Amino acid sequence: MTIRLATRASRLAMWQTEHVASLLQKAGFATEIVPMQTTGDAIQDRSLAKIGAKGVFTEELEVSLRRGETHLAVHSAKDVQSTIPPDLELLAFLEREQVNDVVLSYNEAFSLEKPGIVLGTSSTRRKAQLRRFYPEASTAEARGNLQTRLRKLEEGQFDALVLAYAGVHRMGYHHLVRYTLPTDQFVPATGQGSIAIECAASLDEGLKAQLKAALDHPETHTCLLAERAFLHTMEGGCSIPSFALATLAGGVVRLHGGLISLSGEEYVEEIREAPAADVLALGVAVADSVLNRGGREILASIRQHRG
Ligand SMILES: NCc1[nH]cc(CCC(=O)O)c1CC(=O)O
Repeated sequence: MTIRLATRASRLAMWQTEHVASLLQKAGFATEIVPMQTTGDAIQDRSLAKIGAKGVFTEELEVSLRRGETHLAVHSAKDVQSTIPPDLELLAFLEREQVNDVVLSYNEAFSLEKPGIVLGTSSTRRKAQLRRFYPEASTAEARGNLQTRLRKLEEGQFDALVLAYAGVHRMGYHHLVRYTLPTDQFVPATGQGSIAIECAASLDEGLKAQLKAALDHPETHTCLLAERAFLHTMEGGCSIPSFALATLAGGVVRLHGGLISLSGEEYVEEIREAPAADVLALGVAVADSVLNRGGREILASIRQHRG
C-alpha cells in the first residue's frame, strides 16, 4: 500500500521526509510525500517566542492526519509540542543524530573568545546559554529556515550562527562548523536531533505496528519519552529556555534537565538516573526538582518580561 507522508516544505523537512520514505520503502511500502506550509513557515519576521502559539510547525500536518488525507506526519522531534491531542499519537522516533549545537562561520579563524562578536540565533535557550557562557558576545535574531539563516550569515548580519548540528549535517553545511558546543553547558532542547512520526490514533493497529517496526529506534524513543515528560511538567513550549538531554547506557537513563533565565544569570539544573522502565517518572522528577529549586521564579520572570 502507499503511505502518504505529511511534511513541511522546507528543505530540511523534505530531506527528513525522504529519509523516512526510504526506510518505509525498504520495509516494502510505497510512499507519497505531501508537502504543506505551516504557520511557523509563513511568519518569518517575528521570533517564535513572540508568536507564542503552540505547535506552529505541526498544526497543519495534524489537520491532514485527522482528515485521513495522510497516514503519517514527519516532524523534527524538537518542534513537537509536549502534549499531543488524544486523537493523535506519536508512533515512532528515528535514531538520533549527534545532538550538539554548533557554531558556523565563513571565517576560518572565527573565535568565540574575540571581544565584540555577534552571534545569530533565533532560540531563547541558545541566547540565554550564550549570555551565561560567553558573556562578551552579543546575539542577533536569526529567524527563518536554514537557507535564510545561512544567507543572513553570508551577508554579514552576524559573525557566526548557532544551530543544531543535526540540521547542519543533513543540509550539507558541516564544512562551516567552527565549534561543536559541549552538551554539558549547551544542553540541547528536548528532542533535538531526532525525527518524530505522528499518526491518527484511529489508524489500523496492524498497520501502526508495521510502520513502527520500520521506523522506530527504541533507545532514542526511551530517551525522548524522558525528555518530553520533563518538558510537559515544565509547562513550556519551545519559547521557554528549558533544556533536557537524556542518554541511555546499560539499561539506565541519565536525564540532564534545567531552566535558564533570559539574562543567563539564573540557572537551575538537575541530573538524575533511572531504569529505562521508569523514564516518565524520571522526567517529572527532574522537572519538579528544577521548578522547586528556583525554576518557578525563572518562569514567572520570563512571563512578566513578555508582558
Ligand atoms: N526549531 C527549528 C529546528 N527544528 C529542528 C532543527 C534542527 C534539526 C534537529 O534538531 O533535529 C531546527 C533548526 C535548529 O535548531 O538549528
